[in-house]
Formats: sequence, structure tokens, C-alpha cells
Amino acid sequence: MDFTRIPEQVMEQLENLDASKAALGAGGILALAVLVKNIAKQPNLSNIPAVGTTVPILSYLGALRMLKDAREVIMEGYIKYGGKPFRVALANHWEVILGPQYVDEFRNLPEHVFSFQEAVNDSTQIEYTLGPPIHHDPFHIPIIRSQLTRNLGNLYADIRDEIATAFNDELPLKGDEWLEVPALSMIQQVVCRTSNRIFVGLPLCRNHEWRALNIKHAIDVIKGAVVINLFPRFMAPLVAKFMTNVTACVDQAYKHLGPIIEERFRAIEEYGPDYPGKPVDMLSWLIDEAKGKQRDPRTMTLYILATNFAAIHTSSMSLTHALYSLAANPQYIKPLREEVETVVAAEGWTKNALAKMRKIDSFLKEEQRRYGIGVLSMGRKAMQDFTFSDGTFIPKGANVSIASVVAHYDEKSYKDASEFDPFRFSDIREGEGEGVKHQFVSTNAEYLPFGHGRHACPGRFFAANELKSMFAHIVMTYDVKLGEGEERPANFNLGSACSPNPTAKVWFRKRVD
Ligand code: HEM
Repeated sequence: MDFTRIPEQVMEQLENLDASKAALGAGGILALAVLVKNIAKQPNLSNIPAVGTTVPILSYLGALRMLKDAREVIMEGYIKYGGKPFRVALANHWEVILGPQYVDEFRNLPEHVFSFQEAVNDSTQIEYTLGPPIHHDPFHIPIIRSQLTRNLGNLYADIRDEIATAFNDELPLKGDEWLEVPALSMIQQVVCRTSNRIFVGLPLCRNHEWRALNIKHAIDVIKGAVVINLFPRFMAPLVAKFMTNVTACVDQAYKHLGPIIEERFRAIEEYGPDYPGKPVDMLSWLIDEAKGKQRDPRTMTLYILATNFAAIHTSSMSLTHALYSLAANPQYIKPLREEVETVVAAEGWTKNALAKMRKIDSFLKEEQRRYGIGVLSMGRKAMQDFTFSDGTFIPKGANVSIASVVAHYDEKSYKDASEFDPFRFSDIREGEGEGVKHQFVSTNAEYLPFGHGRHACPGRFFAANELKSMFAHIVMTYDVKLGEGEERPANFNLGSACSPNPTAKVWFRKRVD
């Protein structure tokens, strides 16, 4: 049956009825038709076993459990099905979960086979939350991968300057008094400022409204996506009307960025593409590379907002995890301090010096191993039927993820995997030949917080530079602790995502020894 024809047939039959009843009836039938059509469009996953019931409607119970206890659900599925693929219910679709043994076959499959962009659009509802250009034309990504990463050495003095200034402003400490601060929101401010120093430069990176709107935008994107995803997919455009407002957000951001973009275009026109005093930042690289519609200043504003979205919360969460563990385990401050002092005494604060801070690197990496940004990684959407070499069949339209939590807690890769061992990676790196593999930024099938393969996070070199500098700055400048008798604040888990506790506080004072 061709469901697309139903509305026409129905409208003919309704011609003689009272207009309002007709509209109501037509609307209902149309909704039902679209629902049936959408159910029919779901990929057939009956060959893949499920955790929980597959009975329609009742599977929502599984989705609720996944929302609350994703870690347990994933571990249960992995153990129950002996490492074979299984599926878990999310509110609007089934997600197929693959064990880490599939990573190497999966990671470099092309977009037309397993699409990263379509999977992110499903999970983050990019069309409605970040705007269509970010879904269809993400031209900022190669710029992050190349220009941003290449310039980290040149830009290091700016990064370091912004970090020191930002912590100073965020932590107004007096004498040797302790000050209690909400950790995640303080770190967000520091990360937002430092990242924007490199994305849009001074003075905008320090502007309160600019920072507030970027932090809020990222939260709104996630909120919008979570709510849209509670409804069947065909309802997304309708729900998005109530939940998102990309235009309003761009308006707000454009108020700040618009004049800067216009000014840079004017300077190029007047003095040429390499005009004297041209800022070295993400905005300049976007302007250099933009073609056609990408040159529209409002579209360019969207790219900057999207870059902030990718950068701020991921990086802030990563550093806050480390800060909580440091405050809960102050015995690690001394060895970290010794390392940073030795390296900085020899090299000063430089990108090269950071490369030598192995304990700092290891601490951050260990926190990402334990918590990462969640229990799943490498989400992709099957754009065509696909059969893995072991015969596992994935139908077109299926959403697939890797169970990173399984990889990160595998005793074969990590001795005492459930223990917090902040120097596990720096200890391994002492061994000959193990230098690169165990760096914070290195990705492999056993370490997936940045993904792995063709779409591995292109911003991770920038993030590592920033986060290592911030963490080193903290241990060199402050004493930190939790409140009397407090343990490491509990994480906040929602669905597959894991955030450090969003409201917990950490005590800071100027370093006394
Ligand atoms: C600790 C901080 C960060 C974490 C944990 C993180 C994590 C991730 C992960 C898991 C992915 C998906 C990888 C995959 O599915 O294979 C990703 C992609 C991405 N990340 Fe990050 N990220 C971080 C920081 C950043 C920063 C600072 C930027 C920008 C400067 C950034 C920009 C991006 C972009 C643009 C993508 C999409 C890549 C693509 O389409 O190929 N990320 N990130």
C-alpha cells in the first residue's frame, strides 16, 4: 500500500464534511499514516538479540532503564551474548552495540557504508539544534584537523596567557585563605575563554555575554536533542519547533561576531588576504577557506557556534573529572608538581614542554579511560546493508555504536581496570617503545574516548594542549581539596553519557609550600 497517497484520498472523502471536523480527521489519519509508514521504515533487527523485551511499547521500559543505568545494560548485554552484537532500546530507535573486537574493521569504513554525520544527526538532531549547514556542509572540521592543530605551537603563548588570566579571574583568592567554588561551572568559564582566544581572539573571548551564550547554546543543543529523541523520529520537525531556535541563537551570537567578520572581510578587500596584523585564529582560517554560501557571515557564525559546541563541554568535563580525582586524592599533587616544575624549569611553558609532562598526560588519560564522555563511542548509521567478516549482518538504517566501556574496563588491556591508577600510562611509557601509544591523544581499540579511525576527534590535539596546560597550571598554582569528609563527587549519568558531578564544589587556595 502506498501510504503517501492516503492524505489525498482522505481529503476527497472529507470534502462534504464540516471543515473543522474534516481538518481534525485528516490530521489524525495523516499522523497515523506517517506513523505506520515510519514503523515500516525501521530496519529489521530481528537477527540481533536484545537486552530487555522487544515487545512494542513495552520496549520503552528498556529505554527507561538505558536512560538510568546504561553502563549496567551494556555490560549485561555484552556478557549475556558472549561478546556478540546485541541491541538496546532507546526512546526512538534500537541501537546495535558492537564489542571492541569490531573496532578495527569498523573504524575506517567510508561514510556511504557507515555514516558518522548521519549518526550524529540522529543523536544530536543537528538539523534543528545546530543548523542545516553543520549537518550538510561541516567545512569547519578539516580546519580543526589541519590549521588549528598545526598552529598549536605558534599559539601556545596565547593559550598559556589566557589560562593564567582566566584562573586568576575565576578564583579571587586572598592570602592563604581557602575558597570553595562550583568546579564544573568554573572550569567551563576557563575552557570557554581559552578556546575562544583561539577561535575568535581577544577581546571577544573574555566578553561575558559571548561566553554565557556559547555555554548556554551547547546546553540547549543537548536539551533539544534529548527531548526530540524522546519522540518518534517522524515527529522531530514538530517537537523541534518548541524546543530549538537556531535563528535566535545566531542573532545573539551575530551581534558580537558580525562586526568582527565584516571588519576582517573589509581588511582583506583593502589590504589583501595576508594583511598586516591579520589575527591567527579559527575565524581567520574559516574566512580564508570559505566559498559560496559558507562566506555568509551568519553561516560563519554558525560554524563558530558549532566549534564551541564540540569543544567546551567535552573539554570541561574531562578536566573536571581530573580535578575531582585530584581533590579526592591530594597525595598525587606532589609528584605532579615535581614533574611540572622540572619540565618548566628546563623548557619554560611551551608546547614542547607539555609533551614531556607524562604524569599530567597520564592522569587526564586515566580519567577519560574510566569515564570518558560515556559508555559508548563511534556511533554510526548503516547507509547500506553490511556484513562483518564474522558474518554479523547489519541492515541499512541501523544505528550502531561500540561499547567503549567494555574496552576501557578490560583486564587484558588494563591491570586492575576498575582501580584509579593515575600514573598507569606514564609508568608504561617508561618502558621502551611504548611512548606514543599511551599518550592522552592516541586512539586505539582499547582507548576510545576520542573515537578512533576516520572520525577520531580532530580537536583532540587542541584539547590535550589546553587541558594539560590547565591541569599543570592548577597543580603549580593552587592547593585543592574537597570538603571535610567528602568523597569524590558522584558522576551524573544520563543515557550513555557520563558527566562529572555538575554542582559539586572544590576548595582552592594559593599554593603554600
Ligand atoms: C576532551 C575533549 C574532547 C573529547 C572527549 C572529544 C570527543 C570526541 C568524540 C568521541 C568524537 C567522535 C569520534 C568518533 O565517533 O569516532 C569527536 C568528534 C569531533 N570532535 Fe571532539 N572531543 C573533545 C574536544 C574537541 C575539541 C576541543 C574540538 C574542537 C576544537 C572538537 C571537535 C570535534 C569535531 C569537529 C568532531 C567531528 C569529527 C568528524 O566529523 O570527523 N572536539 N570528539
